[in-house]
Amino acid sequence: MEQYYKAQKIMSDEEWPIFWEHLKVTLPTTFRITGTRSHAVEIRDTVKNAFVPHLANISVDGVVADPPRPLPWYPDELGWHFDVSRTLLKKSPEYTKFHQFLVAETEVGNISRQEAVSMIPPLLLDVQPQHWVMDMCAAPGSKTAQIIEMVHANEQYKVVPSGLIVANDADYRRSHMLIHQTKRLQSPCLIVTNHDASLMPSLKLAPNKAGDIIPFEFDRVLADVPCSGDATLRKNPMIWTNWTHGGAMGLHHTQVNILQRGVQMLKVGGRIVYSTCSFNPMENEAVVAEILNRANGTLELVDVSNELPQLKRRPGLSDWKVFTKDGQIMEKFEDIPKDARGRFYPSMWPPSNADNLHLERCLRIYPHLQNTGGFFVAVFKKTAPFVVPNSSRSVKEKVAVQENENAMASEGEEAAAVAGDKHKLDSSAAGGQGSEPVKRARMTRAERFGAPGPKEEPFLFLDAENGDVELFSKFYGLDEDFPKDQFLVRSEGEKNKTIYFVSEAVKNILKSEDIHRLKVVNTGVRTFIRQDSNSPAQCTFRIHNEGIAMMRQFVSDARVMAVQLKEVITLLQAPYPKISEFPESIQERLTALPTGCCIFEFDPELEEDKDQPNPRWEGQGLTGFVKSKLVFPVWKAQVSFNMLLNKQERRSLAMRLGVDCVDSPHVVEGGAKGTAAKAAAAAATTTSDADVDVETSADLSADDSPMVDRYEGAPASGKEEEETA
Ligand SMILES: C[S@@+](CC[C@H](N)C(=O)[O-])C[C@H]1O[C@@H](n2cnc3c(N)ncnc32)[C@H](O)[C@@H]1O
Repeated sequence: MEQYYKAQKIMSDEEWPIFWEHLKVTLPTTFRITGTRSHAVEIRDTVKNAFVPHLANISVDGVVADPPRPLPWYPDELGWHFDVSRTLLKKSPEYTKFHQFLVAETEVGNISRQEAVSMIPPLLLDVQPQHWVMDMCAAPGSKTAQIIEMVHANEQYKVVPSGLIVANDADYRRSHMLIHQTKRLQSPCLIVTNHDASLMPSLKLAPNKAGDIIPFEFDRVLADVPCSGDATLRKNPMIWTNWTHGGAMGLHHTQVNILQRGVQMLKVGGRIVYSTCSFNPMENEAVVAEILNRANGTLELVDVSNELPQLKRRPGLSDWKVFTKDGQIMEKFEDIPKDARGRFYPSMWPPSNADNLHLERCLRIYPHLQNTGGFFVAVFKKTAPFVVPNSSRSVKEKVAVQENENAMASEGEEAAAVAGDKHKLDSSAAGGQGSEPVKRARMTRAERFGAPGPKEEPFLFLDAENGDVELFSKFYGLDEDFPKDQFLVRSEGEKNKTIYFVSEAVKNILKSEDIHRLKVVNTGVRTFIRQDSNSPAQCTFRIHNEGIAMMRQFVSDARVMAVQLKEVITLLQAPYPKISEFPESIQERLTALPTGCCIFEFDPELEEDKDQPNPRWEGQGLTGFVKSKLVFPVWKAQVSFNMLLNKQERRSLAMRLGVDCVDSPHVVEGGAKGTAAKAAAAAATTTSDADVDVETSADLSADDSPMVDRYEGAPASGKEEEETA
């Protein structure tokens, strides 16, 4: 590896030793504060004000650790890093406390552990809330999460963003990781798909409300392609023993094809970001140069030297070498004997016009520049429609491509498929020296991307005049101009059970006449759930916590209870508090509420005790509680109340408020239903059975099992969703 990269001259001889030393050292811990703007700022300020001042000058065994610091190039101090040993984390009570905070916030999705360099591509994508964005190789979804946050960045009241995010991954199982990662962001603008990105289908969309047919094209495309991953050495030390240069050779072709499809799907004027976590020019500049030449002047590399100015980077290369399997440098494709060309493409060599392509505009991030992992990023702008490549290739090259067509099914493609999942990268997958002889048969799709998922249930839109839509619209007082025709269900049962909401753009895609070509594995925010209960509620639909932040903006105040902190605490600490258990000041209003689902809203600005110390930060010198509003659904039964939150959501809320909570008895581990759940509910409550609406509680038991549970084994389908609900 050392010889190979020295020969590639990826940096000067003077710089090499420090680069090489950095590769051997474990990465610092980095994290990103996630979520909507106001919420993220609250968490950031907690890190800054409640923890960092206590972490300065801490030393263990004579070593002083630097306190956590914001990544200088990450906007608004929402990306952080710190570099302390495990010993220090264990021995310093201050760091132990900080570590516990990070773990707890990560569990509820407020903080995301993400490698610093992996945060760069979405930042350079420059996503605006109105943009349609395609994330071609998206799993496990850390960059998708960043993109979703950008589309929702405006937090405009009563506005569903017009932006769209299509998050795709070829591997069905990994596409479910995406669902898990993005679920907490509750975006009605997201579609998760499962395709080989190089074969992403075109669609003819349904007309929008203005009657226009918008083409299935994107303002922004991210191609964070499968790669050999050798720039992740600091995180994946097994690469030291498994690395061969053959891994990159096998990926080049796939990477070019994915990037080309991305450019085709990009609007003229739009931006596409290509990225890898590899140092190898075969996967980086060679791919970039090939696509620029195929685009024949319709695509250009953007000079981003003024963007993220604090980020240290090195320019892309304009010259590199291609090695044979046994380490010989080949000057040109034609020098390779015909029968040995299987794994080579002419596009792997620097093109004759390399000096004119501005490859120096690519970003090479090396570990020693700012103590991170390595990364490669190229940012393109499409300046004119892209004509498919054959015409832009030389005859010689076309012949070579023809020759390679069958051979590419062998070792190269095999490596490409396996290295798609870097965790599986091994020497045989990389197809390099010392590897097992590789199969020459063409790989099936299942071999490349894992078993395909089951056929998805259709997405069935409900009319605005549908009886159920009318029922919950009236009950919750939905705004007149709320788009009531954007609710959907996933199964044709007698009764609608789970109702999802999607944005207009998502609807136009799902209503395309050729939607059967797009394999959608997930979309929509769970908004309403049928609630068959024995209490005489006027509406059989309750609001799901997943959709509450959005729906709160559109429902009338009649079903919203403004509450103080102590009332939230009552709900957290008593399983089914009766009206008499709440403070007297609120009892009259609680009695007046009709039975069924309502929304409780806690506004810290209106809190009577807002300046008292938050018990959560005891000893950290921080006063005040949460800074952003809290909204959550509550069921009013005949005599008692019940927060409609699952165990994790309850705990997260209690943690933010700095109080203890009891786990809601209605959430039964393993999704048990019926008698067992009722028994558990009854056993957990301190009030007598007669006082508790156990039926209601038990019925709520299983629907909160997250969709990702299916990823563990059972397939996702509307049918199962219905059974679970
Ligand atoms: C580098 S990872 C993507 C990481 C992701 N962007 C993130 O930030 O979390 C590459 C992904 O590409 C997927 N993949 C491999 N070949 C693909 C193809 N032909 N089309 C789409 N996805 C592919 C792999 O399953 C893998 O999840």
